[in-house]
Amino acid sequence: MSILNQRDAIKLDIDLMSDKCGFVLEQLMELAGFSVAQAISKVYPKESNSNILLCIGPGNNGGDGLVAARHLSHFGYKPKLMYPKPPKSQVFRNLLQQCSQLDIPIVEILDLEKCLKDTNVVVDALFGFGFKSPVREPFVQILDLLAKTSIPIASSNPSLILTYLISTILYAISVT
Ligand SMILES: NC(=O)C1=CN([C@@H]2O[C@H](COP(=O)(O)OP(=O)(O)OC[C@H]3O[C@@H](n4cnc5c(N)ncnc54)[C@H](O)[C@@H]3O)[C@@H](O)[C@H]2O)[C@@H](O)CC1
Repeated sequence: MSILNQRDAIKLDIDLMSDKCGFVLEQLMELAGFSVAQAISKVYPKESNSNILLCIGPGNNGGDGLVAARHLSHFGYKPKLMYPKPPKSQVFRNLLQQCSQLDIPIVEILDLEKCLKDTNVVVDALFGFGFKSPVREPFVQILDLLAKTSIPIASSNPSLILTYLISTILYAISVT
């Protein structure tokens, strides 16, 4: 398996959506979110892991998470959404509307800690390749809570690894 770095991931998306390849954003987002939902259903069967919390970020990675929530709901899971900073794009609004039609509940940040107690799997859809360190609020408190939990965290772009790795390296540099 090969892992793309931030620059190569951005280039791949630009290439896919170029006139030469002809893909569109919604199509790629649907594939990303569907893949996340499929992977979760394979690794965490719904019979013992039905409560899934999806943490949705303000960019297109958040859109991937909304797509995943819709498919998880169709697969028979009980997804919940936490999106503290909804973007105003029409794509995002459409995806939220689809989730709302499926009665997927919304969790406020204040209730995150409580919600985690009944959660089997968290989907981290906070940031993708648009992330720029350092993390800003309200995401600092969310990532802090997620970092402390032992609940499995699934992601197509793991914000926790990304942000904490960068923060740790910066800290290590600052004290040497
Ligand atoms: N062509 C595309 O753009 C596609 C993107 N996809 C997904 O979308 C991701 C990239 O989307 P975006 O470019 O919207 O980037 P992100 O999803 O990483 O989100 C960027 C947003 O996060 C905010 N942000 C960045 N750093 C922050 C920080 N440190 N603290 C708080 N807020 C911060 C920015 O203000 C911006 O609103 C990809 O990694 C992939 O997961 C897929 O949906 C497929 C197509």
